[in-house]
Amino acid sequence: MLKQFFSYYKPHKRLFLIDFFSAIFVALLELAFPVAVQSFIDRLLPQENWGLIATVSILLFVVYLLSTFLQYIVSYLGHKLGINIETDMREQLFTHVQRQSFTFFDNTKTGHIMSRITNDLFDIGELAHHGPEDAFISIMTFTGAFSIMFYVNPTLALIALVMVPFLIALVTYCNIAMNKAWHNMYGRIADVNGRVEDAVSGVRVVQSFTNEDFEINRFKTDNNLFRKAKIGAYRVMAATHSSIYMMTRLLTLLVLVVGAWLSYKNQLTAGELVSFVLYTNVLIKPIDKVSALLELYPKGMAGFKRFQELIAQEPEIKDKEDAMSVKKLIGDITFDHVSFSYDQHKSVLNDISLNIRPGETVAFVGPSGAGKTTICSLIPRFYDIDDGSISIDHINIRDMTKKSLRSQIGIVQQDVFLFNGTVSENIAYGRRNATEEEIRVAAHKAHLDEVIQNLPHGYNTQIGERGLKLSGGQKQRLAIARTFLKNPPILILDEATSALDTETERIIQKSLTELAENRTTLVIAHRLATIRDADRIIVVTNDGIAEQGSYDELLAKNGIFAHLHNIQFDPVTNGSLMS
Ligand SMILES: Nc1ncnc2c1ncn2[C@@H]1O[C@H](COP(=O)(O)OP(=O)(O)OP(=O)(O)O)[C@@H](O)[C@H]1O
Repeated sequence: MLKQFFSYYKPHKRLFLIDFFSAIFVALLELAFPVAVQSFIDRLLPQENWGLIATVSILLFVVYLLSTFLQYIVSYLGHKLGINIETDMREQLFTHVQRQSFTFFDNTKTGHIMSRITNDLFDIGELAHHGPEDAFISIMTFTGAFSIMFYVNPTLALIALVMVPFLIALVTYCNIAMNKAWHNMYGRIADVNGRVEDAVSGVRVVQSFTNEDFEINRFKTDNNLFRKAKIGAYRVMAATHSSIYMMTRLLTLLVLVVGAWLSYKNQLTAGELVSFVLYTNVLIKPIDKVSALLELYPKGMAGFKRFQELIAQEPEIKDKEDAMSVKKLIGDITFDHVSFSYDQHKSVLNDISLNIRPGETVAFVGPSGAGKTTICSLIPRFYDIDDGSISIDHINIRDMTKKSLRSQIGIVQQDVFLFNGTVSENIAYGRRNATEEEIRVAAHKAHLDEVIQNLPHGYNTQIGERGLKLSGGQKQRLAIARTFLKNPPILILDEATSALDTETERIIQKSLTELAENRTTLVIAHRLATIRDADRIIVVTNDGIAEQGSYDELLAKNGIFAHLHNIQFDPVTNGSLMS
């Protein structure tokens, strides 16, 4: 895993090397400083050569300036490296997620994907920046400082060394406690986030049930739990910092007392004593850094592992190596003994065979959950079938590239998804290189042009998050305009279940009829009145295709369709839907 982790440094090798060597240089200067002080006190001061003392002081100042500059480089370039790697990974992950099949999204929570793309990658970026650099520099300064101390006075060095395991034990213990406390806090903030997301996106439901107080109370509870968790984490943090501070001061004091004794015994010069005290401070830094790394490493690596697991998840539906890019299909669709289940356990379609001729309009009706939507989802290959084959114009859809297949199919769903942006941008989603004129023509065909003209900024009106500023009927027409622009030979219409006012419904129905002209059209129908003119109606039940024929033929048959018809047009149950 480490090898894969380091492969992300490759594109930023130069940045890494400049940062890394600058950090080494800073560490070397830090190691040299106590030695310089020692020489200053022991050799320079007794000479009382003030000219030389001034020159050395200026030299030290220059060295300080250099060190400050290098520290800036390390901090800036180090963070730049971290965010560059984080950005690369985020882009890779987003691209990967965009290419996943529907099954992936059926089984993965949006919140989890969001958390992978944001939080996890933030931790990984931090580790990428601090990991190798801090580990290397810490080992280098620690061993460097000890070697010099040992060289100067082995006894005092050994006494200082005795304290180090206690310091490491303390730091490690504190880190475990901190990790636990932060983990708890992260869990609580995730709850708060989830609560906000639910309450904000569901605000219409909340307010229509006048459940604002209920939501506020639930939020208060979660917010309070978060407050407690964070206070707990801060308590652990304060205890950690103060106990580490106490231990390090204890180390300094010990060195000072023993050093003073050795100095009294003439085994240590004044300069050496001062440099020893300074070195104890140099020693503390790597211990601090390593302890921070001990916290960062498991977090970053856990994030990287989750990142890799996601990246390793191959899209279920992939193009064959020799898949062909189909150009203009005419829309002759054949299902040949097709069987399908979403999860291998429960079969949804069993041995379905059917042919839809080019230009034909076929409506699917039947009870809820029978598989009407499923049949239509298989044509653009949103899911792969378990058995049989589906072909268009006698070419198996598995032999086509997904991109070329889907470019031939237009889908108008009942739940229209619009993006935050202008009306024009949303229509152009159907064909992103469309000209303004083409967008206007498409809107006109969808009977939407007049509505748009009356919006405050016409085609440049922002429609708000998910098109909230448009009515249900307007959204439907925008989706139709998009599909006009795409101009596909095959059309799938998932008819809206929600009743629109008669006038709007008439306009939408008219647009849809015009859209369906000269295209093979599949309609997932919920209301029989809208499919009166369909060329063929297919009745789907849990046992498969039960009946098919024209509206009148099916009525005359007096079977399931006639039964559904009677329910819908019965004056008592009038208006009730089949699904
Ligand atoms: N993404 C999915 N994952 C698992 N099961 C699913 C999924 N989508 C649908 N199903 C199941 O497959 C069956 C057929 O569903 P489908 O949506 O095709 O029915 P439908 O006839 O279109 O129903 P409706 O008229 O209510 O929209 C149902 O039992 C449903 O629960």
